Amino acid sequence: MGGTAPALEVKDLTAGYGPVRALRQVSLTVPAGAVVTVLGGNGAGKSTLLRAVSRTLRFHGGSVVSGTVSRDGRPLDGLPPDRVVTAGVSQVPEGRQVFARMTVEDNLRAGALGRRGDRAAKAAALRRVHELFPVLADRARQQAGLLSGGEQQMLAVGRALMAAPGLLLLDEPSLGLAPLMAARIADAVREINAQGTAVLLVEQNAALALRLASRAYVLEVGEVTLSGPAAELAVSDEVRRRYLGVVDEDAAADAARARTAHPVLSRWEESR
Ligand SMILES: Nc1ncnc2c1ncn2[C@@H]1O[C@H](COP(=O)(O)OP(=O)(O)OP(=O)(O)O)[C@@H](O)[C@H]1O
Repeated sequence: MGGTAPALEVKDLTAGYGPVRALRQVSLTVPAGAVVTVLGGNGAGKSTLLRAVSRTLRFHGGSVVSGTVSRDGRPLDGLPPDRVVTAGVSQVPEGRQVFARMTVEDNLRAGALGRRGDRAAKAAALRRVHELFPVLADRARQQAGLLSGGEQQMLAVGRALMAAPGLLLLDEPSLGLAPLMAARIADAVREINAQGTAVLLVEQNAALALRLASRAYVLEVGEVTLSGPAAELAVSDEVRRRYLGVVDEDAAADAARARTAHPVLSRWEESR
């Protein structure tokens, strides 16, 4: 048959924190060059999944119990986190976690630490990040902690890109962002993918994630309960009801009251 090995293949992964099993027998595939999303509510195991892939679970007191993770057909199991980065996998952690007291520039440099390759390759990566997020060039010497939430998310993504990954792991990039900023981050993810990087996107914002991804998985209490082409999941009743917030009449009435109470906000939303 031949063909290209998947960017990521997770098979029967069970992982947790001490006695807590946060993931049970999870299997998923990110085909080469694809954007795949994992949807799920709070505590479903989304962050645990990304930590298991990036091999950073033990920094959170957790461990993989069984199962395998491979990238481009090669196992990542047992590797230290820096070797996972060398294997082409970079993670943007939940909550961004930029180095607040360091400058924007130094945060980006930190993303290239441990990366093999010459200065020219690193300079090219920095140019690519600046093209994607011009604000990071404008604010190069500013402390990262002074950036807005959306700009910090850009910095977190930019820092991960400095390692020139073949696979980007994104943990809830839209969390806490205004809709306009979330849309800008989504555009950047599209562009990153168009330039050849596969993406595993973990999101609670199902509407945004299903627009970006070609394939989606739903994780509930540590297990995959639904998976398929993103377009199919987007029209599935269960996903619409549970994750796309298809409103019932009470919720619609609440929303209408909120719009009356906050006319400026709703005008801003409508003008987008
Ligand atoms: N460091 C930790 N120590 C112990 N238990 C943890 C730890 N991190 C997560 N858990 C537990 O593991 C389960 C899965 O959590 P996880 O953070 O992976 O979910 P999530 O889908 O990313 O949720 P959220 O969207 O709220 O971040 C939850 O029951 C959670 O309480």
